[in-house]
Amino acid sequence: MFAKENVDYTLYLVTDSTMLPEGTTLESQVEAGLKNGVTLVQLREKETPTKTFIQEALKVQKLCKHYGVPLIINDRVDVALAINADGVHVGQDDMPIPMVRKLLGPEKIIGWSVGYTHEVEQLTKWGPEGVDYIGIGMVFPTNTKKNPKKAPMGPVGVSNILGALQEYEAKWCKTVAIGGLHPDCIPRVLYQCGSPDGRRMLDGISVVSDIMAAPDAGSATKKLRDILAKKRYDFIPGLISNSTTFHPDQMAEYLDRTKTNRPLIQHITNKVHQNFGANVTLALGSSPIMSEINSEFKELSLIPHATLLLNTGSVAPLEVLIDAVKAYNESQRPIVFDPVGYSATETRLNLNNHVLTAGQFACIKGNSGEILSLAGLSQGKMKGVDSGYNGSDLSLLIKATKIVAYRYRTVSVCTGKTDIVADGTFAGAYEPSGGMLGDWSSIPCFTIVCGDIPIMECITASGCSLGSTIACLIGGVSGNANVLGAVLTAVTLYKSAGQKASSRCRGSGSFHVELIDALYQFFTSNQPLEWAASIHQV
Ligand SMILES: Nc1ncnc2c1ncn2[C@@H]1O[C@H](COP(=O)(O)OP(=O)(O)OP(=O)(O)O)[C@@H](O)[C@H]1O
Ligand SMILES: Cc1ncsc1CCO
Ligand SMILES: [Mg+2]
Repeated sequence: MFAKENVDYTLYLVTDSTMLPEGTTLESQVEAGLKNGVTLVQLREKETPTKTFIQEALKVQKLCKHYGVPLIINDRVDVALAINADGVHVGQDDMPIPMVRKLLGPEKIIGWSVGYTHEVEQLTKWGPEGVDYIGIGMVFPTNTKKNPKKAPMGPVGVSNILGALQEYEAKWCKTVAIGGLHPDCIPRVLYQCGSPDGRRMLDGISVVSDIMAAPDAGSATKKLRDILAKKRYDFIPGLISNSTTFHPDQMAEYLDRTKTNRPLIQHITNKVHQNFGANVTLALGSSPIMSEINSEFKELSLIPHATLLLNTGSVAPLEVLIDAVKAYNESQRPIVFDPVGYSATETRLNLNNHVLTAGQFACIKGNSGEILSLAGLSQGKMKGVDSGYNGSDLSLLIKATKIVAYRYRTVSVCTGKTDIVADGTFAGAYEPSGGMLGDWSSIPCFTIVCGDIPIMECITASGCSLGSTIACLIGGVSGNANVLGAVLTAVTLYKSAGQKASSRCRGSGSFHVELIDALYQFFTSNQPLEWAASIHQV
């Protein structure tokens, strides 16, 4: 009998014998997994008749015993009892947990599939005598479940569940994530999934096809173990650092780097912004390219200093956006995401959430309406792409900016009269099971101020072009510079240029031209200490 408290949830293999490659068997795949670091096995054979299921279970049980790993049976409490397995995993539509416990007794492991926070509330009512661990999912779309009842929840959905476990103080309950987890996304899932109080991350991950369908299940398992051993997701190597302060005299170096490195800025952006964004990019010594052709994304992302500005203002097809995110993540190059009109309509909300689920972003920038909705702090919908929020409650906006930075482990920017920048990356570091190095409220945060410049709201795509500016500065980063410094430099430059342009223009038409002039002049002369906008740590 396996002692419950000693179960290691790190790498949980769930079987499916419908996907075995030729020349392998259920047992040979499971054994290859066990030999190379699988820590828990679940026999999940939906199509197998009872008699065969029991025969297989006995064989797999023998293997599990040999390697000292517990065996869990999916759904079939009778089979688990018949072979004296270590536990049972049940779904929401299977036998109720109290009955399962009554049949199995207190020593056995009981797992439950959970997708919603109210299920966590239910679980805490049963207490430690009920569920021992939950499978949180599904995280991403998967072929393993033919007719999924739930939409993929993404890392934010998983984090909400982990948050509920903390809130209800379900300390005993362990967690694994399941659904569409593969080596390309597991590091990001481990990094992004955590409770808002920073104290709890996943105890493990669950895989099916990566081992069951692998021609070489042993090396596939080893690869997974290597990923799971890391405590850092270095998504843009060298560019995220744990510096928590910033000195304005560093800004000149950031401008110099962009000048020297002349980054390529791929724009996927709205039609209103395209020409403006390209000209701002050129004014800042960088090379713009507008592209929505999937087949060239990978090639573009591999050009040194390539950076992607992804703006959902008028929208390219979802597959195009997702392909771009995947290409830049794979090439470990930064993405600046501007979710224009995030919650203005159901369509935009779904589309932007889908993009957010698809990858890791170096920076997420929005106006106050967008950032408040992203943080879940807004009352009602945004009217259109304008913020619709007068920005009077600065502390609420700071809170929202920090929550967005923390939730997406990114550097977030909230624009308005006062701009706010927060860094929730923790330099890519996390502590499996344990948590992040702090909660959302403790992350570094700055405001950038330059008085009221109302005319900045009188031209279209001024926020979008701040996105281009941020991309130019992040794209230039090399050496010991980092994303936070680049973003602070970009926001301060842009605000200062806005102030200069507003003092020179005759109306919103010439303001537009003067803004590009001022960006060009400030970039070329490179004397940030003379700029009007100032940075304050809050
Ligand atoms: N009242 C203001 N005073 C000073 N700066 C402002 C003011 N309003 C906006 N800005 C600046 O204008 C830029 C755009 O901010 P805004 O919040 O209007 O973005 P946005 O609504 O996303 O823009 P758009 O959708 O038109 O691209 C930012 O750089 C911001 O700092
Ligand atoms: C006006 C407008 N509509 C969609 S995107 C955009 C540019 C400002 O965000
Ligand atoms: Mg605006």
